[in-house]
Formats: sequence, C-alpha cells, structure tokens
Amino acid sequence: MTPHINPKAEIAPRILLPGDPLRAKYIAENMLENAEQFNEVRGALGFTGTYKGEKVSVMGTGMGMPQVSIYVTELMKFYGVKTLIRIGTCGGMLPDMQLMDLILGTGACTTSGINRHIFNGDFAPTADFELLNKAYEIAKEREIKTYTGLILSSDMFYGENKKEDSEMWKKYGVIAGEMEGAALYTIAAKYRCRALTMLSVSDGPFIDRDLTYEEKEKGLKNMFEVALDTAIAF
Ligand SMILES: O=P(O)(O)O[C@H]1O[C@H](CO)[C@@H](O)[C@H]1O
Ligand SMILES: O=c1cc[nH]c(=O)[nH]1
Repeated sequence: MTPHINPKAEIAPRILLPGDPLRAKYIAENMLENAEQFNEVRGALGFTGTYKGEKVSVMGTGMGMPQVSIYVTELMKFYGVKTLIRIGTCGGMLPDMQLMDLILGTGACTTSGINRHIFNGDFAPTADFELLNKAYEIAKEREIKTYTGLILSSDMFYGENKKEDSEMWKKYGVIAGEMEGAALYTIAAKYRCRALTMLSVSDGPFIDRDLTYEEKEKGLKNMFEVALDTAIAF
C-alpha cells in the first residue's frame, strides 16, 4: 500500500495510463482477459489482465501534471512498473489533423512549473526511443494516420490566451496540446523506465466538433490496440 494506490491485485510491469478512469475500465472489460481491479482509491481505477497472453495493467491517472506525477512515481518506485504508455486525448494543432488521428509525442514542452522545482536549467522530457519506434512501426503497419512530434503539456485547459499561445508553440514545431506527458517523461527518466505519450485528437482549431464523452471513453480503438501491442513487446 502507498498513499494513493492500495493494490487488491497484481500490477503488471507494463501499464497503460489514460487520464479518464472510465477509459481504463472500458479497456479492462473489453480488451483484456481475466481482468481484475487492483485500485479504486480516489476513483483512480486500475486493472490488470492479459492481452495476447501477456500481463498488462491499465489505470486512470486523472487530469494534469500533479496527479499523474503521484501515480507514476508510486507505480515505478514501489510496484515494479517498467514500461508506461499514456493513452490520452489532445487538441490537434495542424490544419490537416482529424478527430482520432494518432499522435506519438517525441518530446513534451510544458507550461508547468514542475521541472523548475527539480532542475537548475531546462530538462528536455522525451519519449523512450524504442517504445516510440515500436508504436510507430505498429501504427504504420496498420495504416493508421499517425503524427510524431513535440507535444505541449499544459497546466491550464482553459488558458487566458490559448489561441495566441498555441500559435507560438506551433511556430516551434509543437503539434498537439495535452496535460500530462511532460511529467510522465521526466519522472520515467528519473526511474530509468520506458515511457511514451500516445494521443488521439479529440478537438482542435481546424476541427468542427469535439469528440463526445463516450467516444473518448470507448471509441479510441486504434490507439488502444497500438498501445497494447506496443506494451507487450517490452
Ligand atoms: O483524455 P485524457 O487522457 O484525460 O487527456 C486530456 O484530456 C484532459 C482534458 O480534457 C487532460 O487530461 C488532457 O491531457
Ligand atoms: O488538454 C487538452 C486536451 C484536449 N484538447 C485540448 O485543447 N487540451
């Protein structure tokens, strides 16, 4: 038991991390075999089951850098988790992006103060190369429209100058906005674990509607499958 995870079942060395705990529940109930719930503390639902014969866990982290930092620290430090794949939603910044397009975050810029508390300089939070490469190969093989590039992990969903700010980030090559990737990459670097942020586009300035709650919970099949197949390769 740790302050935020009270395991009632095994936790696998590889884990998928959606922000939404109901996304975790959907994956456990529909894509894993023999899934058992290992956590329910604070509604951060976590499950472990098998996928193609390999043990995989999936756990909702909630939204934002402080929450995901707590969960991934406890998972790596106390529960032996070695491979972490965030499966989130994001705002897609490029004009040709469409709903549910897949994004693999090579690195995560951030507006968050988290790394300022740690480093005397700017840390570059990056994905594990082999995990990224594997996910990219799997997505390409399945002909899933996939973008790789920098993401922005922001502390504010409702920022004051969201449009202007995203133009600035875009100018420097950022392709999508979300709220957890930078913390995941930074903390995984500390514990020498593999991490990847994989995102499905849920909205964007060039897209005429947002994904529904139900689509974000249950509809991101391409991302779920690419994440599961990537996870079991490690
Ligand atoms: O769908 P999830 O994984 O929660 O990801 C995105 O959605 C939330 C904001 O609506 C933030 O957590 C953001 O990172
Ligand atoms: O964090 C997020 C998620 C979806 N869309 C955004 O603009 N930001």
